[in-house]
Amino acid sequence: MSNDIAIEFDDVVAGYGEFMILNNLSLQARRGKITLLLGPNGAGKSTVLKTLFGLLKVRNGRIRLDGQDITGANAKQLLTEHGVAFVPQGRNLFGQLSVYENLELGGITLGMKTTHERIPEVLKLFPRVSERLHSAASSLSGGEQKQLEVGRALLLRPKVLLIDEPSIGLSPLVVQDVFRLLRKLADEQGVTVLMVEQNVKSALKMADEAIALESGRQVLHRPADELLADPHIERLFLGGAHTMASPDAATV
Ligand SMILES: Nc1ncnc2c1ncn2[C@@H]1O[C@H](COP(=O)(O)OP(=O)(O)OP(=O)(O)O)[C@@H](O)[C@H]1O
Repeated sequence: MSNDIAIEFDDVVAGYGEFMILNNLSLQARRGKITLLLGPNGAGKSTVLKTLFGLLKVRNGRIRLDGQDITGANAKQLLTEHGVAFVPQGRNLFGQLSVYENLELGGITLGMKTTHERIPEVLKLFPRVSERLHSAASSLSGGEQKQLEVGRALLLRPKVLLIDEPSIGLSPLVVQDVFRLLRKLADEQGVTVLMVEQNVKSALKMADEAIALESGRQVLHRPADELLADPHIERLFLGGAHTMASPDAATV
């Protein structure tokens, strides 16, 4: 394995109950880069993130982080011992609690002293959120809430950030803010980002690499800019992934 690989799935089988969704999936994501997981609905993209974060049992195969076998580790171990943070789909804040209290909860495994020391450093990334520290989290805009979720995850100074469809429900401009933040984390802090995103075209513009899945297997792994520039793949691929924009398009 080349030593710039942060995440490696080797022949992984995982699923829900009797139903296996990842079917001997092998993939690799590079350290400090943003890798997009693409593919049609139900291909298993979110399942990859959940399996990596220890939320689903690995039935076969191995998962490695920086070459270390982490197969079977649970979410708490991944978070606290291996530096993996997961921002799931949808809204995951405590809406009635303040912005600051939500951040405090993000640092619960660190202890209050360390959490309070780190909160200002995370807030530097989000000037607008910082002005609303004592407002209820639910009063932030959708984009600000997503930024706060990412900020909460960053308190643990993760080396790997798993993020599932951060753009859902956000306007295109706000999506750009969230994407810019991820780019900054990768470029300035060397965070490895593995992201599921339906907003394929704008995500490809800011990502480094793209992996496409179909029926729980990798069917493509290419640099994001190459994929964006390839008219043939664009027609097939973006058509399939943009279900909202072109409901009758073929899948990948
Ligand atoms: N909790 C669950 N229990 C049973 N089956 C599930 C569960 N979550 C997902 N699945 C099934 O697993 C398959 C893969 O789901 P997954 O969410 O990984 O797909 P995806 O590629 O992320 O799709 P989408 O783009 O629609 O979010 C789907 O057929 C889905 O119905």
